[in-house]
Amino acid sequence: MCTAITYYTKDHYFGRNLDLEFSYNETVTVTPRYYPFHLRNGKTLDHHYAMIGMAYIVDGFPLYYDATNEKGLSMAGLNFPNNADYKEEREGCDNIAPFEFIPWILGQCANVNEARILLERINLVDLNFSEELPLSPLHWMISDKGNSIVVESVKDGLKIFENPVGVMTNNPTFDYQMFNLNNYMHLSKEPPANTFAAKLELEQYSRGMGAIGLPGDLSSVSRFVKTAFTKMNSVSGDSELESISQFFHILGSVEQQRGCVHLGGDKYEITIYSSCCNMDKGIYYYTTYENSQITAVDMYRENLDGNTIISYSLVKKQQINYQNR
Ligand SMILES: C[C@H](CCC(=O)NCCS(=O)(=O)O)[C@H]1CC[C@H]2[C@@H]3[C@H](O)C[C@@H]4C[C@H](O)CC[C@]4(C)[C@H]3C[C@H](O)[C@]12C
Repeated sequence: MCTAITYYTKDHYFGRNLDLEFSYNETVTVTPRYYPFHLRNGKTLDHHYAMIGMAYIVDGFPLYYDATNEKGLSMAGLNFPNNADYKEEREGCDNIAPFEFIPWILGQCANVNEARILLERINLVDLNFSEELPLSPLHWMISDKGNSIVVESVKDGLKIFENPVGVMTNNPTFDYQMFNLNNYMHLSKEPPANTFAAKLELEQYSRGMGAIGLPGDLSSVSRFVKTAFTKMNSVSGDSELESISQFFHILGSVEQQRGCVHLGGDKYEITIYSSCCNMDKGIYYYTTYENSQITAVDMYRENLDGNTIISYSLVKKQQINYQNR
């Protein structure tokens, strides 16, 4: 399971929880403007926007999970099993493999409108990166500093949905997730009034009763509702520290603790990492399951006019700030 969100204060933020039972040795990866992305369709993107994000680098190619480019356009891939359907190559289209989709869009587009133009010509093809890696069944959220869309390649074609809540999780399809919010329109951050029955005296005995019925389990439908409620009602100051702190609190509302989602044997799904990228400043903040201290990589501290990938191993060990030694 995974959850992606946007959050806007003075600056704009994009990030996600990556929930899985294992890790591929992903690193915070900066791809500078002149790194040549050799695509499977024979083309090369040799001059493109620089980007920063989380990627697994294989044979020198950054396999991005989520990233933000120097214009702030951001994108994340989330699991979409049994629904994602990739196609055969088609003439007259941009045939792009799923693992190339993030660089293809972020390399060339400055905002969601420009991404929509590229999406008109795209055909997501049924192509593995290698025999050793699975063909991931994904869907994607693409966000800029004002708008978000969701892209789903399914049996009957490529679907693009407006995403007015700026939240995405996993199955089922995005239109269902949005419709399902109708079931929760009675929830409130305010204390409830008694509308149960006029002749019955009922009492507000606890804070938070306005949101009784907000799902708390870890299924993707429940995480969508929980995150949408938390994010849409979120209040924070607009400084960098207040904004990123609030961002991690929103993601924390749906994080996965080891033990609660059993996958058989001794396997449990956990939140491997949570990320928050400042879309204006190109700073990628993250925490990992073991290390709750926020670590950051600043894209603008690197030479963005280079042609080699820069990568930072995740700081995974817990950092404790002792106050008396
Ligand atoms: C599984 C990850 C998404 C996490 C998620 O949504 N889990 C939910 C599970 S469930 O639905 O609720 O069951 C996805 C996100 C990005 C994916 C990775 C990226 O797409 C990059 C490469 C792409 C290669 O084709 C496969 C390995 C891979 C390294 C992918 C492995 C895996 O599919 C990742 C890590």
